[in-house]
Amino acid sequence: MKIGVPKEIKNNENRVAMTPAGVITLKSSGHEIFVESTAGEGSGFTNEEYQEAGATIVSTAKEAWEQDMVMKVKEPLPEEYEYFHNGLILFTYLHLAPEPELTKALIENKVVAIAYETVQSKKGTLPLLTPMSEVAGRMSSQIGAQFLEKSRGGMGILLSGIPGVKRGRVSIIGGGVVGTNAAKIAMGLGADVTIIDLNPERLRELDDIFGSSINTLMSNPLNIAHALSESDLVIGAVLIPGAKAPKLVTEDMVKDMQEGAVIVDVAIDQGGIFETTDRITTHDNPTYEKHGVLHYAVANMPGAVPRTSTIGLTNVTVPYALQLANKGYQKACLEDESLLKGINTLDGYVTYKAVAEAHDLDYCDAHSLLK
Ligand SMILES: NC(=O)C1=CN([C@@H]2O[C@H](COP(=O)(O)OP(=O)(O)OC[C@H]3O[C@@H](n4cnc5c(N)ncnc54)[C@H](O)[C@@H]3O)[C@@H](O)[C@H]2O)C=CC1
Ligand SMILES: CC(=O)C(=O)O
Repeated sequence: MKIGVPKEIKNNENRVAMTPAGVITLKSSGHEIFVESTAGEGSGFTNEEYQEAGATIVSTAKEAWEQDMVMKVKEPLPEEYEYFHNGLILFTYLHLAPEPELTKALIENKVVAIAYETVQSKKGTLPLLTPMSEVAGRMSSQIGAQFLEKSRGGMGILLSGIPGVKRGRVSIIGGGVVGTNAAKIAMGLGADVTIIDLNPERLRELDDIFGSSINTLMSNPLNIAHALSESDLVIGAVLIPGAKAPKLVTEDMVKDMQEGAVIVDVAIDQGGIFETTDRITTHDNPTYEKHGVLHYAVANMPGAVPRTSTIGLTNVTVPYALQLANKGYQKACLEDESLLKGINTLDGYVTYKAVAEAHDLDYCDAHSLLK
């Protein structure tokens, strides 16, 4: 199979969908890889390293997109839609629920769109989202701590406190991969941490992991409102796979927060869990202020630490890409249910229920289309 790897064009997106090591893996099974010139530069991989691994360097995005399968990191931006073609296999993060125009373009062009974030194991885990959630979760506490500094717009507190001065309070809504990793770093910084989740089993697991070093709370509007009113930093980390994020934090709850508190809405890639995170921000201009609270809503947080993120991401994506390339997407998806769950659009249909519901479009089961 011919596989294209375009350069990412989103603001400050320095990750790349394949490393030279990935090229060697795919090449050794007889596949051809076309990498857009300088695509790996932001992650520290040169054109020469890709060539030595056996890739062909192409000078334009168009040439990278002309292949049978395109591997990317972020969802295509409008200027990339012109490259879609009938039967193209697109393997990348897509986050279609908050993206009606992209969904429409994929359907109209009959793209086989396989979303990293909805590939789901039998146990319910999301193997291609996990490493980036680990990165974004860890970053969220780090970033929150920075923006609490007065010069960055925050209230001017140090999360750890000092002897004789109380610690900062961090509330994390959603105790999955992002939430757990955010908690690890916030605890390490010395903050007083509370994790709020809807799943009692998950709350028990978190209690087993962290013991009395954190507080756990059941997710309901009263608990969320109360926790927020006392928090210096609030991290949004809820996910309902494939679906638009639920707006769990109302504008009134935000109005009730302390002046200079900070919100980091990691779930912004699925639309965000705060009524006040009504826009996506970029690494260039990451925050805005609303009701006296600083909001951070960057949808590609791992793009800021591309070396770690690219290696972490491709460690998990390349084995799936190899299945797709070796067997063809039909056989690969029919033989591996987790990959089948990744198909969001196929043959002009939306094949992921939560995406169809988000856009009020007809849903068609991918399995029946493939048989
Ligand atoms: N902004 C960025 O750059 C990045 C964003 N993300 C996003 O972060 C979000 C979280 O991802 P993960 O932690 O991997 O998901 P996950 O599936 O591991 O965890 C989600 C958690 O939310 C909980 N939850 C569901 N409904 C809830 C409710 N009503 N109240 C409280 N908790 C609830 C679940 O029980 C689960 O524990 C996703 O939207 C993901 O796409 C991930 C990586 C990078
Ligand atoms: C998960 C995601 O959207 C990202 O890593 O950018």
